[in-house]
Amino acid sequence: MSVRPLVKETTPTGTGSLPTARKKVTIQSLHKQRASGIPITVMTAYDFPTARACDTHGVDITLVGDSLAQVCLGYDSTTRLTLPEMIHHCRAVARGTAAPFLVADMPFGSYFEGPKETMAAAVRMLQEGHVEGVKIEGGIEIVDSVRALTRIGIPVMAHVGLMPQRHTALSGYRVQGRTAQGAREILQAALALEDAGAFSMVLEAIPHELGAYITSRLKIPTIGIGAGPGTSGQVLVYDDVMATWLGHKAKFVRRFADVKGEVKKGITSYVDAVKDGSFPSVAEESYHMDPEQFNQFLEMMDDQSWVLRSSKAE
Ligand SMILES: Nc1nc(=O)c2c([nH]1)NC[C@@H]1CN(c3ccc(C(=O)N[C@@H](CCC(=O)O)C(=O)O)cc3)CN21
Ligand SMILES: CC(C)C(=O)C(=O)O
Ligand SMILES: [Mg+2]
Repeated sequence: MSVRPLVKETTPTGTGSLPTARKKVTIQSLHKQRASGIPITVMTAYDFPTARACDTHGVDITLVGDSLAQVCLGYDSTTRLTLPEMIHHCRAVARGTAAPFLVADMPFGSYFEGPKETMAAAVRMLQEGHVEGVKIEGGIEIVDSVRALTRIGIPVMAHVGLMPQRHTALSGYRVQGRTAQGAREILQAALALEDAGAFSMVLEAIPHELGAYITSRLKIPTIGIGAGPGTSGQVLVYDDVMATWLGHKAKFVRRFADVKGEVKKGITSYVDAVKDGSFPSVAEESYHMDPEQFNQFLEMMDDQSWVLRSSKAE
């Protein structure tokens, strides 16, 4: 009897040799998923092992978020992250991604000079970063750039509501769309971005009523982060999910695991074991030399003190 081998999917991310038991997630499958009411799961990844974990454990869209600036590189804001830095991380994530759809944030400053600059930066993210689509924060003001990208076949995930790249102008990370006027502006931006060809849209930090309403008005899947349960899917930052990010915990964050606790256990146990001499053990964790060879070696060395000490210890 022959065992069915793992499916080897050929992906547009250039990672076609990774084994995966899952079907490749596509824009079409995401739209079908929205239509059938199965929530879309999105998680950030900044490196190869995390990309593998997302792929293995059922994430639909892996996002190389510019949150990597803060949670992975130690910058104080996503606005510090450059395009080359983002591309470097995209390449690592792409090497570990087979089934999930792979999207990355366009870094602050890489898409402000209009459609031409935006296209050049997005092309680099696809060609050098090996991602499948780009995510861009912005409303009506970036519609022309989004249209330019989607017209040449670059999938765009829009991002409205709280736009972290604008935290200084917004005087902090504030919930958006709480007033009737604010809600209307976000809805209008969402409709315009869908019209410009966005395949999906992140709704960040808006009242859950508005999250559900915008979702009902759009045909494309919405992905919420702090937008309530009425969106087509959810996204969270990996380090928030795992409790490895110990900065401010936003209201929308739920910690699903305690990796920080595991890391503490691992590092302190290792340090203690080295200090008290219990690691490494000779029997299990060391290599052995044939005693005859070792004696010959000591003779070669003609080092009487070592021979004596060595034979005494036996
Ligand atoms: N670890 C982490 N998680 C994220 O979700 C995340 C990042 N980093 N870095 C980039 C942006 C920044 N984001 C943030 C950061 C803070 C809040 C926050 O604290 N919001 C307030 C809202 C206060 C209000 O207006 O009422 C909160 O308390 O939830 C929200 C989004 C989302 N992104
Ligand atoms: C949280 C998601 C939406 C994001 O933009 C990021 O991680 O940068
Ligand atoms: Mg981001």
